[in-house]
Amino acid sequence: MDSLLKHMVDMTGHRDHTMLDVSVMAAVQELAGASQTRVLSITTVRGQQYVRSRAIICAGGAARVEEQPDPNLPGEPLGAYPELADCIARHGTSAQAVSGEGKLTLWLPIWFGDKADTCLEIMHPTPYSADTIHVIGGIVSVYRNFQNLLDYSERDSLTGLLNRKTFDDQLAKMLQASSEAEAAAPAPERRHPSDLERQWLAVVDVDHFKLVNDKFGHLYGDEVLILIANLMQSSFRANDRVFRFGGEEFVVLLRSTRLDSARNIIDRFRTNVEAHDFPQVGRVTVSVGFVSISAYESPVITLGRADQALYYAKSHGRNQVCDYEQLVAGGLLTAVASNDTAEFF
Ligand SMILES: Nc1nc2c(ncn2[C@@H]2O[C@H](COP(=O)(O)OP(=O)(O)OP(=O)(O)O)[C@@H](O)[C@H]2O)c(=O)[nH]1
Repeated sequence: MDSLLKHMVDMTGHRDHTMLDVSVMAAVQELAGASQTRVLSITTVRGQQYVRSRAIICAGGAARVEEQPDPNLPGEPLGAYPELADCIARHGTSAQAVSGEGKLTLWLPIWFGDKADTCLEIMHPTPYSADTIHVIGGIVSVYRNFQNLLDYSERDSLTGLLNRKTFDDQLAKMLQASSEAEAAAPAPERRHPSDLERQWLAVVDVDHFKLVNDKFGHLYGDEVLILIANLMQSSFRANDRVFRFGGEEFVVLLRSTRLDSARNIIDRFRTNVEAHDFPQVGRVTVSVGFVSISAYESPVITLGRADQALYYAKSHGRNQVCDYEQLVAGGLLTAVASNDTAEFF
């Protein structure tokens, strides 16, 4: 019981999803004597469900966070886990498979309403007793409640996207990835040629949104924002991060991709919005400004540059995507000084 309490204290002391994942996994691994435990993400990309391992711990080893080997892939198709796929389809709380040698794999999806985007996977040499399942079930309930609390403080209540408060943390993570990539790149590549993979920040703003509110009312305006948030989540990859900064302004952090791909991905989202038939409102468009992220620039400068490109897009016809660096290179924008003391706003 001491051990259970110790784990509960540890789990509920975290204010970060990754640390919570690791702590829950370690608790389950120890209390259930598992041979391996993983935290899986379940994502939906263009109607298909995928499974990706977020964190793993093996018997006798340390817990570790798993990076996606190929950020362009959302993971393995859910169909590769037939018992879990069936459990998700029937909104079940657990699924298991027992191999020919009697080894057990137990899956426990974490449901929030009608959505399960996290699942614990526990492997054990033999099936569990009812008591052990009961203890694991208790841990999963605490995990679910605590994830819910974390989500509540990190998410925008209208769209469910990440809120402004979480942006600095997420940007810092991307900057770290960016500085590691820059340090690993051979010297000539550090000048950012267009074929180098970089991280990107895009600011998205709905065009003439005031007119939508004025003509159809705030409820329809809100619905447009929710639908645009959904289009963002389906247009960008699972590794990218999408935020609502408030009002009709959204920010996207795109992971490791080349300039051409970044432009294509952002433009695909823009055309997805343009092609969408918004109930009652009809056609809505967005303007986007984007810029690469560098570990050597402050977030204010990076956001300021993307904003400059956005305002260029707004003042040159809207419904378009503008690249800050291209505008500066073409003499269409004046570069913002790249140090923290630059006065931009
Ligand atoms: N329905 C709804 N409207 C919002 C929300 N937040 C901000 N707004 C409205 O968004 C509108 C933003 O208008 P403006 O900043 O003038 O810009 P715009 O009409 O989109 O024009 P451009 O950006 O220049 O294309 C204002 O009318 C705000 O009241 C919200 O949460 N829900």
